[in-house]
Amino acid sequence: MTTSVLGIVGGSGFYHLPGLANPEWKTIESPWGAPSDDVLFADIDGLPIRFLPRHGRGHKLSPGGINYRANIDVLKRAGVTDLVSVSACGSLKKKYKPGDFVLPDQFIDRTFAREKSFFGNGCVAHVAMGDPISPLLFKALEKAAKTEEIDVHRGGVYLAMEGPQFSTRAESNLYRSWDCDVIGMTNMPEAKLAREAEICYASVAMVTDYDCWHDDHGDVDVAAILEVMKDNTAKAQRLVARLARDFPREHPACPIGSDRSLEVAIITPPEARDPELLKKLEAIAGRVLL
Ligand SMILES: CSC[C@H]1O[C@H](OP(=O)(O)O)[C@H](O)[C@@H]1O
Ligand SMILES: Nc1ncnc2[nH]cnc12
Repeated sequence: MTTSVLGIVGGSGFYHLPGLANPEWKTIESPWGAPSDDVLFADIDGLPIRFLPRHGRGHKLSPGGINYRANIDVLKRAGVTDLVSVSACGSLKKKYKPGDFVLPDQFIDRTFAREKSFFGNGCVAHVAMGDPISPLLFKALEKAAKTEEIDVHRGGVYLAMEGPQFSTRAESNLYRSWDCDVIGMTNMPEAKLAREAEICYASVAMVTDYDCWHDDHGDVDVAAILEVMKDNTAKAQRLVARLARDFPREHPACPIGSDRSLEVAIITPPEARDPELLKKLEAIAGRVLL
C-alpha cells in the first residue's frame, strides 16, 4: 500500500493554503527546468499536503509560460499521489454563474504552444486519456463539497485554450456549439502530464465570468475575475481542507488505473531507449523503467 500524499495546484487568486500544520516552502530541482515556485510542504490532520501556486507567488507566470512538466515532476518528487487542480474559469452555459464551482470530468485541449509530454524520441509512450479525471478523487471532492455545504456542478467539459488573450466571440460561440461547459487556460497539459506521471488528477473549476457570449453580461476582464475570486478562494480553501481531513491515508488503487498508466503505455523497447531521456524520466517513470 502507498501512503497518500495530496497535492494542490492553486490557480489565479489561490497562492497560499492557510490552516496547515508544519508549513515549509522547499525548493525542488527538476531536470525539466524551473517549476512555477517552491513547493509548500505541510500536513492536515497527519495527511501530507504539497501545494504549488501554478503561476508562482505574485502571479508572475502566464498560462503559456508555465513549465507544466517541471511542475508535475517536482510534485511527483514530493511524493504526490493525488493532485487537485484549482482554477478560475469562464462559463460557457447560462447554468454556470460567477461564483459556482464545477468539477469537470472531460477536457478539450486547444492549447498549442506548450510542452505536453515527458516522453518523445528515445522513449515513446502513449497513455490513455479517455477518462482524464480519477474517479475516487472526484468522488472525494464531491463528498468534501457536500460536507462543507458548497454547491458543485458534477461533471462538465473544460475547454483549455492557449491564451493569454481571452476568446473572440466567434471562438466562445464555437465552444458553446461543441457543448463545452467552462473555459480556462491551464488544465491542459497539466492533466495529461499528471496521467503520464501516474498521479491521480481532478479539477475544481471556479466560475468567474461569462466569457464574452452572454448578451446580458459584459465581456470578461481580469478586474471582474479577481473580484469573484476574492470570495471563491476562501471557499476553495475550505473545500481543500475538508478533502484533506477526510482523505484516505492509504492511497486506494485507482479503478481506471490512473496510478498505473505507464504499465501499458511505453512502446520503445529497453534496448532502443535513449539513456539521456531515461535519466530525465527517473522521477516520473522510474517505477516502470528501472
Ligand atoms: C486571471 S484570468 C485568466 C487566468 O485565470 C485562469 O488561471 P488558472 O487556471 O490558473 O486559475 C485561466 O486559466 C487563466 O490563466
Ligand atoms: N473567460 C475565460 N477564458 C479563459 N480563461 C479564463 N479564466 C477565467 N475566466 C476565463
